[in-house]
Amino acid sequence: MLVDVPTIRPHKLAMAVMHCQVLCLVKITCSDGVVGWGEGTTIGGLAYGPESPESIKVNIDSYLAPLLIGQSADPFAASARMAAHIAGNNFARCAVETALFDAQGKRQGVPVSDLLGTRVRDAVPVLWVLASGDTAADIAEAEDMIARRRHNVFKLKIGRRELAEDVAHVARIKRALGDAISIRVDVNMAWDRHTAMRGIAMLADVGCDLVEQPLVNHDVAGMAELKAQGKIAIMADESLTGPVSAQAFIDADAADVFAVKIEQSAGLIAAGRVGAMADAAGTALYGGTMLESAIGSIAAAQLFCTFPNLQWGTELFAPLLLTQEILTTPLTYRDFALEVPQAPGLGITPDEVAIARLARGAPTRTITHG
Ligand SMILES: O=C(O)C[C@H]1C=CC(=O)O1
Ligand SMILES: [Mn+2]
Repeated sequence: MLVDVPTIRPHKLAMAVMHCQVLCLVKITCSDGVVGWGEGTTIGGLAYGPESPESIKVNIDSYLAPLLIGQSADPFAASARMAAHIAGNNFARCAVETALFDAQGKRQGVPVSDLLGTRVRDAVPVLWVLASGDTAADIAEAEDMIARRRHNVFKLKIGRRELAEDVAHVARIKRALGDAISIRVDVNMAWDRHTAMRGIAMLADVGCDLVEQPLVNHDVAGMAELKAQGKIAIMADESLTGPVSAQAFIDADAADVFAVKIEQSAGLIAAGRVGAMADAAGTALYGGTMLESAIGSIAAAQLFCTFPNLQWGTELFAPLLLTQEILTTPLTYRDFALEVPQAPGLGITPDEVAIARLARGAPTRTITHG
């Protein structure tokens, strides 16, 4: 089902201004009666990547559901079946795989983290993204977050404006918040190589800690050049679409940090492989988001709590950017971190009444297995 949820304020990224997030929520009822939930959500319709909320829904209804009905509900088996028969559509595959992991965890009485690996932490650090488009408003927002012990690390979205304007914005925020607060930026591919060389040098001078995806996703060599400069940590995001792209980045020594995203990787299993590859190669890890609601965010947290190293924390803040609660009990954010539930499956209970009220009214599909 497609669910429209307004954001608490406009969220301004290089490629889109969001006033609302469109969630594609998946509910799978297995033939043993166990129910699982998953989420396929993106940013700005087709502005971020090749899948839109509507394409995720239509491709699940038209292709993924028929492929899985009557088959094993084991998430590992279903994931392999989807990978073998469905080209691309990573976000849609992730949504379905997540729902099957939720169901499998409930069936076995264990949290999803136990199905993916070994849980090494019960909470993951969570930063906040400042993207109101107004420097003074961003500073006030950050100060409020710090005072409430919700977030003490901030990511700024830049790349919409002239370079000098963007750097001045970063500098003002860094100066206002002080040395103890880590400031990073996400350029969302908006720069060419020349602008990136200049921009990174300028950002280093104002105390910025990390630059995320400055260049277009396929420019592996360009990212390697920026990393080699060693001015600021370089993080890959849009470039990483699963293990094959991760290997290309490792081979080219093209990033200091990988933003692992469960949807971009085509699911929890593939995202776990990206994490393991990075770790083995000495690349640092960060838990990324597509601004999913509580369902997709907690699925990602169930994976990230199994990463032995999570040097740059996570950005699983998006449930707090949405105006509507879709769980019966909200997620717990405290002491700059998100708690990862211990209850079976994802460890959450979707509020089906609230979801039905927000949904566009599309019918849900029932998937059974033999
Ligand atoms: O990382 C992205 O590009 C997408 C996303 C993550 C945080 C946010 O505000 O947007
Ligand atoms: Mn990013």
